[in-house]
Amino acid sequence: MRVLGFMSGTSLDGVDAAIIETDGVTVIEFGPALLLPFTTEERSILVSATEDAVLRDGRGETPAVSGAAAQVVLDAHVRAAEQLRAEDGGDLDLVGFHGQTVLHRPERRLTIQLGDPSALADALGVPVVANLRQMDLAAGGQGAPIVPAYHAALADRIGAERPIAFLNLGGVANLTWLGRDGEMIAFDTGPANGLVDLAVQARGLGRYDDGGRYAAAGHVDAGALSSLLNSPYFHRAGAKSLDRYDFSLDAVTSLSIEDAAATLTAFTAETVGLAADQLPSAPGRWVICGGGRHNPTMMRALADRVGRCDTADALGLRGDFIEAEAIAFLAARSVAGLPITFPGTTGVPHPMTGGERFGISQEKTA
Ligand SMILES: Nc1ncnc2c1ncn2[C@@H]1O[C@H](COP(=O)(O)OP(=O)(O)OP(=O)(O)O)[C@@H](O)[C@H]1O
Ligand SMILES: CC(=O)N[C@H]1[C@@H]2OC[C@@H](O2)[C@@H](O)[C@@H]1O[C@H](C)C(=O)O
Repeated sequence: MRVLGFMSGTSLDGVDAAIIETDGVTVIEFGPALLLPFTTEERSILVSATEDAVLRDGRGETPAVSGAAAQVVLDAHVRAAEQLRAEDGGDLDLVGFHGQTVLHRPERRLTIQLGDPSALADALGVPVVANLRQMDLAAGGQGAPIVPAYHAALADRIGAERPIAFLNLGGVANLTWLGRDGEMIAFDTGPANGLVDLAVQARGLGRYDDGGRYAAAGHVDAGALSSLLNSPYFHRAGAKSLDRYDFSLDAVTSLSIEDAAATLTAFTAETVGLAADQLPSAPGRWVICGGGRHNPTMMRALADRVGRCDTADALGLRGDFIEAEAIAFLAARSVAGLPITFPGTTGVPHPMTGGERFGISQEKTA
């Protein structure tokens, strides 16, 4: 199947779109991929929708498939698909749609992603698989992370020696550990870039710490770091996942931007280190995916704490598109009835398939 996967991550930078050829077991071929950035106006609508969802905290209605923010998500995805198809021309069999996460509360079996999968299927004229986290949550799983099955397929594809770890550095960091005998352990380790981004944004200095420059020029504040680390989350074993706003900037508000960025970057590295300490055995290598791998200060701090780190790209993978490819892969697994989450990844009692299929409505096919 030729599948287009979409991911719009918690950093709110835009929509990642990637096409892969897959049967849901192996990646047969990588197709084209692109990032469609949100416009400034779109981003501010999504920031408000996120703030609103966090404030409501799941109480009362968050309009997930209707309303201005859901419309922004739909429009941006349609634009991304149009751009990709203009470059590509090939037919699509299926679309995997993640939606824009605005709230994640696994302890209440609640996760909210904005965007209307049915309208997307109609707009693209291709069936869509969405709601990939819902069945897992309903069965008592964390509903996240869901990329590990794809990390395992990538490890097979590149013939990587195990144990190996994949680390995604997005707004939040998530880790997949793959053992020699097919074991798979995964969880969110803590914030990746989310807090650094917020610190830079709060001071009107851009959207992120470009090149890790502020962090490189600052000093880690030991008191602030230890107060950030003072959460039972980091010491809890087993499946666990985070909302992007589970941690706050309170500990670093009085610091200069350089020291705040240095401290928050050290926080990311240290929490990945604490996660590494919980693994059954040390990975021979860490494969780093997501936007944080563009931050050399973060990459250095990580390597100092956990050992050898390679970017996904150094291994022939597309570090910026692994999540979008994963959503395509999971959509293919969903239609094949294959499991997408596992006891070791989200804590579900047994491997589970998931996702919901949205066809093209009658009027559109007539
Ligand atoms: N050149 C760069 N220098 C420093 N940081 C960068 C650079 N490029 C990207 N980043 C960081 O990567 C982030 C985006 O990463 P990514 O797109 O992987 O996140 P996401 O997919 O939105 O998040 P999540 O995986 O949590 O859903 C930016 O917000 C920024 O912090
Ligand atoms: C609820 C939600 O959207 N979580 C994201 C977020 O971003 C990174 C981390 O937190 C991860 O758990 C997840 O994304 C990827 C795609 C996942 O579920 O594997």
